[in-house]
Amino acid sequence: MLKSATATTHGKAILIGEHSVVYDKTALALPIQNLNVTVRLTPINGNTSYIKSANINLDAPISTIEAKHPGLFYLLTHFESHQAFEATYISNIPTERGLGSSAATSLATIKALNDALALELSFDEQTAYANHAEELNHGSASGLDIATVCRDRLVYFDHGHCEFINQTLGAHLVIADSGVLGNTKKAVSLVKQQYQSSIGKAYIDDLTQLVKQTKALWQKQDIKKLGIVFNKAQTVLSQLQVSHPIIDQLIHTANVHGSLGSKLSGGGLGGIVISLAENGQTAEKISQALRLAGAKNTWIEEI
Ligand SMILES: C[C@@](O)(CCO)CC(=O)[O-]
Repeated sequence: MLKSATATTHGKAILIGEHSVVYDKTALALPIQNLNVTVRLTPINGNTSYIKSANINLDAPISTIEAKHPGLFYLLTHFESHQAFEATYISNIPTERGLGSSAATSLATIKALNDALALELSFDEQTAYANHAEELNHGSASGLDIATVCRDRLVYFDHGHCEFINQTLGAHLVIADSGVLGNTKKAVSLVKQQYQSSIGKAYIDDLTQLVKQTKALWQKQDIKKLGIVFNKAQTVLSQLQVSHPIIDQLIHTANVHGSLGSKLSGGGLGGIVISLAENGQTAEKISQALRLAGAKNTWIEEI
């Protein structure tokens, strides 16, 4: 029988390695603790289970959500509950922006199911279920998003293994929501097509090198060179055609207002921009300039 259970998981921002991680399997990603999703599972009378989420305007029987939310449908119907239930989601992670909303939702769901149904799944089993849900959502998923939303430190993801980087960089990261929906599934498939050609492969190799450089520069706390690496990564992501004119505009704005370097983060085609700032004051200046330039929201993280 199902008992009431609640679980919360936070969002993430990829520092570098989006797309190349699908092939090369290395990337760096940052958990964002202030952005999170909570799921509450409650037993209800009757035979029909429901899902409710105010921020995506969803209030429907779970049996009807497969086409739009294949990962959630899979998780919420995979285990025999012998009891109708309501799954209620509360989230402040904007969806389809590369901030890990889908990964956090998948992971919170399996964590809550694990409690509600006393499944006794290990941590690895829970992340495997969440990764499968992500594959259903996005086509092919590297596992990076799930690996980051269940951690509380900077993650260096290397072929499914996570190395944690405790050291801080001593800088600030401005995260700006472009207001344009990203589309990870489409972006991943666009890059996959290009990866068939030698030029596409060369772009992925370039990104892989930039991931390596980022890790080394972070450890040396060389924020100036790291900014240059961010800009280089953005150039490659643009060549791979996963940027967007509004993202390009926000990056330009951040860079002329004192950012050391900026790039898109996540699948792209919309979503968020991340921008490196030397100190909190510059971060505030960049954040204000980005809002004036049309960013829907901004967050500042000390890194
Ligand atoms: C674009 C991508 O690299 C990141 C999406 O947040 C896809 C993935 O890692 O599965």
